[in-house]
Amino acid sequence: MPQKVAVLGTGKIGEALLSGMIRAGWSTADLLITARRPERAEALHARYGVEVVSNIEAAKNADTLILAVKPQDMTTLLEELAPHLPADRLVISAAAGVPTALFEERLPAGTPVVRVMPNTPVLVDEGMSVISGGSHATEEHLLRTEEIFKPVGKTLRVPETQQDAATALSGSGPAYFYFLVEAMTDAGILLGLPRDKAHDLIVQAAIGAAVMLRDSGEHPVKLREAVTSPAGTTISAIRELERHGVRAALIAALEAARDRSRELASGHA
Ligand SMILES: NC(=O)C1=CN([C@@H]2O[C@H](COP(=O)(O)OP(=O)(O)OC[C@H]3O[C@@H](n4cnc5c(N)ncnc54)[C@H](O)[C@@H]3O)[C@@H](O)[C@H]2O)C=CC1
Ligand SMILES: O=C(O)[C@@H]1CCC=N1
Repeated sequence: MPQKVAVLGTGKIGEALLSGMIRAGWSTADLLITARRPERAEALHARYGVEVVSNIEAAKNADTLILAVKPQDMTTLLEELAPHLPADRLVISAAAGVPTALFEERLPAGTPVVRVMPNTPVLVDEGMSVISGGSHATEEHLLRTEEIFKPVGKTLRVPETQQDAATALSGSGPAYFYFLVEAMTDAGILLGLPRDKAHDLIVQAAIGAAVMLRDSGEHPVKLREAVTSPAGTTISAIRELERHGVRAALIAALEAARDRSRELASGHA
């Protein structure tokens, strides 16, 4: 009997995961989704051909539930699910901040819970999903979780104490790169380039740099040194980045994201 997986809360990350599972070859007959708004449910059903059910039906009929609602909506969802959830269901949470202990407190005793922090590049099978098991999650539950997340990118197991940091670096990470691309495109415009050309140049520089970071095995400092010619253009730019405290700004930004993840722990913030 194949495992049925339900995605509860099909917003940005829930839909990204759903589409990834379908690309990876999951049969739509083995997938269920839930959505709060009927228009959204209809649109998703039309797009993916997956059955839309209530949260309670998902709890009863799926072997694995992926909870992808906002941390602030999680406690309400758990209250709805708890009376209907058989304790052998695997519950995977994609919510930032919310610890596995909160799920264990609110769901039937012994429910296996796995906390995952994915990121939106799962849409192009280049995601990173950071995985931690709760106190009832066995190796089999972690493997089942990896079976879902590996086809849409990489996975990494970490102790749950590292999840808030992983959320700051990896869950939110793509946003920082988009922000930098946007800022550098503006710079290109200031320097007189048309927006579309500036965009293309920066995106290709980002892709080239990312592939070199991944494939060359070189430390980022070495890669940067290779671009930085004596008395050249790059060092003039780097001096300005240092003068404006960009390194310190990034450290402070990620610290703020980590702190916000901790604040979301209660699911109420
Ligand atoms: N967007 C991202 O890049 C990432 C988001 N996450 C986590 O994923 C979760 C969702 O985030 P987004 O997709 O960005 O938010 P979103 O707002 O796009 O999606 C949340 C969805 O849950 C639905 N929802 C809320 N309560 C519900 C309920 N009781 N039953 C069924 N559906 C319900 C909402 O209608 C909405 O469609 C959050 O916990 C976030 O921390 C994790 C990693 C990355
Ligand atoms: O911004 C957020 O809270 C979510 C979690 C990580 C990425 N997006």
